[in-house]
Amino acid sequence: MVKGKERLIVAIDTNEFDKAKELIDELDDSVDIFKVGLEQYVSTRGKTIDYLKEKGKKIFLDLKFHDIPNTMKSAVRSAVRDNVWLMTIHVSDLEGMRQCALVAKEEAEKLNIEKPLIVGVTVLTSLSNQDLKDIGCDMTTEELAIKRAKLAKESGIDGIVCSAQEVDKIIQVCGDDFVTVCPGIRPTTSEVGDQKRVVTPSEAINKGAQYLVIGRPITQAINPKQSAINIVKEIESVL
Ligand SMILES: O=c1ccn([C@@H]2O[C@H](COP(=O)(O)O)[C@@H](O)[C@H]2O)c(=O)[nH]1
Repeated sequence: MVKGKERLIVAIDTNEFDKAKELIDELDDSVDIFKVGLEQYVSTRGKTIDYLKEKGKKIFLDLKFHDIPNTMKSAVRSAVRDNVWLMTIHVSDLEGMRQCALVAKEEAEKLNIEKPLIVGVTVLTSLSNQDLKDIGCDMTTEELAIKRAKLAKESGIDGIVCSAQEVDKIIQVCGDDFVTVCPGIRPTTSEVGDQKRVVTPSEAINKGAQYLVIGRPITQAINPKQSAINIVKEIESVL
């Protein structure tokens, strides 16, 4: 049986290595997958990745690569060498994403390691319909997320990052073997903060989300370990 723990990814968003280490140690028994994002990676120059490897944790490198195809491809190649489990790029042009998918496969084969999963960010969960209008896009967040998910699938990458609000529609068009990673998850008792398209852990699982990315509701809780345990229980209540 799939455990709730296998569906939870904790985002350790802090700019201090010692704080990250403290959180990883505190959550050791309750969490198997940790996300290292821009804040943590830039401020510690990737030191957390080495610590997570020492601890035998699965690593989600969330640097959301977005550049010309050649640069994206080279960045993906380096991330494969870091032997991470999952990484993000932005959903961009088809050619750029195709090259990322290909180089990841080639590099993993060359190193004889498991190929990391590559997922494309469709529409950030902090964006609303109005935000899209403001930047000149006349689609709703849901329409754009679905369009970008289809493009990501066509390119050969493994899946997407989206809000759980639209994950069921994306699964309908891309199939349930396409990896879905959903941030913007908020238990009913947590503050929403800068997220705009939020869903509770149990609703997200009910809508078909495969992995839930949760940061502040755990890392800024008075008792992070208890918060992680409660979330895993909530996930398991609907599995
Ligand atoms: O669309 C996206 C893509 C990535 N994120 C990242 O997920 C976590 C969410 O943290 P919370 O504290 O639970 O809001 C954070 O690291 C983001 O960079 C996202 O939120 N939305």
